[in-house]
Amino acid sequence: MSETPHLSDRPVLVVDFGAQYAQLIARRVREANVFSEVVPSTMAASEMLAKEPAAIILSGGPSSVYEEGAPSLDPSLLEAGVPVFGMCYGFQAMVQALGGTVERTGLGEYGSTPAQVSDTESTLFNGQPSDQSVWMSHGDAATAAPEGMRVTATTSGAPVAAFEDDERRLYGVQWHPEVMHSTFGQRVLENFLLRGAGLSGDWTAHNVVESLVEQVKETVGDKHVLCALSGGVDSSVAAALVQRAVGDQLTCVFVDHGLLRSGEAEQVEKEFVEATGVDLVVVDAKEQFLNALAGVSDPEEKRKIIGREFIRVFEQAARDVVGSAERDGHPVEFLVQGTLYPDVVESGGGTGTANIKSHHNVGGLPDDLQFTLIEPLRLLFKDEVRQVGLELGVPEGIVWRQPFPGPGLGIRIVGEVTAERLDILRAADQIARHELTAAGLDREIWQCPVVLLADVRSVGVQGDGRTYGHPVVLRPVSSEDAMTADWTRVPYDVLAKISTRITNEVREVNRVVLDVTSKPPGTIEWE
Ligand SMILES: Nc1ncnc2c1ncn2[C@@H]1O[C@H](COP(=O)(O)OP(=O)(O)OP(=O)(O)O)[C@@H](O)[C@H]1O
Ligand SMILES: O=c1[nH]c(=O)c2[nH+]cn([C@@H]3O[C@H](COP(=O)(O)O)[C@@H](O)[C@H]3O)c2[nH]1
Ligand SMILES: NC(=O)CC[C@H](N)C(=O)O
Ligand SMILES: [Mg+2]
Repeated sequence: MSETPHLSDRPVLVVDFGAQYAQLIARRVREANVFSEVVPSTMAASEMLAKEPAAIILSGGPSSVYEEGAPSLDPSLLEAGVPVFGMCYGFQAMVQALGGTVERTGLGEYGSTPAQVSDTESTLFNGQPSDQSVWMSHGDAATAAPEGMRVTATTSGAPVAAFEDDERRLYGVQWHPEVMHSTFGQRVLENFLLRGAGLSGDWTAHNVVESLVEQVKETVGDKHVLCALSGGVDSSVAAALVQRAVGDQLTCVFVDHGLLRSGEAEQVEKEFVEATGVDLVVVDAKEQFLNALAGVSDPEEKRKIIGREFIRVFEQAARDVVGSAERDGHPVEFLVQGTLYPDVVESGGGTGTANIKSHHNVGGLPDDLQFTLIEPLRLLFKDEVRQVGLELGVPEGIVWRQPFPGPGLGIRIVGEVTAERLDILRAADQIARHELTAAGLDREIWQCPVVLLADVRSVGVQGDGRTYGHPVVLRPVSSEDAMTADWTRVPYDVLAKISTRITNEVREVNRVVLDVTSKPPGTIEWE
């Protein structure tokens, strides 16, 4: 069982028609200080309306509205009095549902396209120039606007490129305002939210903290809570939030599973405990994890094992906490985790998305979980969590730390995880981290996994002799929220230094390679 927080009584729903990045639309809405959630287009209209949405946004999608089997728009969504904004496919679906015409015109537009706005005082375009550049990606177009709809923009391939109806509060654009390349995209979206839908834009880190603290208080009552604390951004912020809500009813548990980078356990104690005075238990579970992982090289299997062992450790910790004299026998019913929205989405827990990989704290959890999970950050993106952390006064050194995955080095060894391989990887990782920090690249780089290709060997020459060692991969990435990423262009001299040092100082490694894949198609971690 899990307590999913609610972050606003009346969310803006983004209806996902199979858009490449419906999440991106939700982010843009949140950037306008309005809470937003993504729902699949297959959700029943009645269920969507039951959420009492403050507004509805219809996303783009790969289908054509006139095709048989294309995802449909339930007309009741347009008649409920809720403000609606359609983009691309969502716009076309509105046109069709309201009695206009959508056709394949043979005049597709892809990429930056000039648009002419005919009314720069309209709800959507107020305060913008009449000539603007918009990002298009469509083969179909509206050739006749629905009756009663005012056409407020055109492009050469889309005679009806935007429409507005202030009375029914229905709006739409043929382009993608959520994409950065639409020069006034965010303004159009904000105009819809604030002017069209009349929302107040008061969803701020301050209000989020207040609301989450209240919810945690209410859920926990006078019970005792454990928090899985890794010292990373997410769990540190979650712990600080719960500490604010229930004070010393909180005990944090840090699991040393042997898959950590060098110096990690000490860092948690030094930084977080010092800053917050939180009660911390460090559990040495190195042997338990290594034994459980023996002989396993399949990535999903590793993730599931790690997720399961994590929970076993917490269960034992819960018994220890209850058993200890100062706890007056109150059972520990709750486990706090720093799960974020991307963890949920990628584990297939989002909106009908595929299971890419089971994040240990979501898809990797055992079925017989004894705790009620409290995941206050479950609907937030990383940058939002960082804002919440700053609001709570979490030290900046922790708030801006690079992410490190819960399963740790266990999913950075391609092949079986052994104590010896962990030592090799830890040594290589420490060098890479040291040099990247020394080069001042920590803020530019989102994170830089170092991956040991343990099942691959390559021939080298060192000291006039043949070596037969392993390659390690450097995977520096830049990202906004880990949902998409690009490989970071680390200066050659920094790469050269890392390579030289690793091959000189880590005997078993005789090759350093650079991963130059974006996400998608790659993911950030190799497993
Ligand atoms: N070594 C650990 N001990 C206890 N809990 C852990 C450990 N590693 C991960 N967790 C739990 O799993 C959750 C997810 O891990 P994840 O790495 O995504 O978050 P994080 O470590 O808190 O932050 P970051 O993403 O910045 O590393 C954490 O928030 C924490 O609750
Ligand atoms: O706590 C975690 N448990 C996991 O099981 C897990 N898998 C990936 N990651 C981190 O999530 C982000 C996205 O990673 P991927 O592109 O590899 O999916 C990156 O920041 C990864 O480091 C995890 N974090
Ligand atoms: N990006 C989109 O939403 C495309 C909509 C539709 N498939 C078209 O080609 O016009
Ligand atoms: Mg982490």
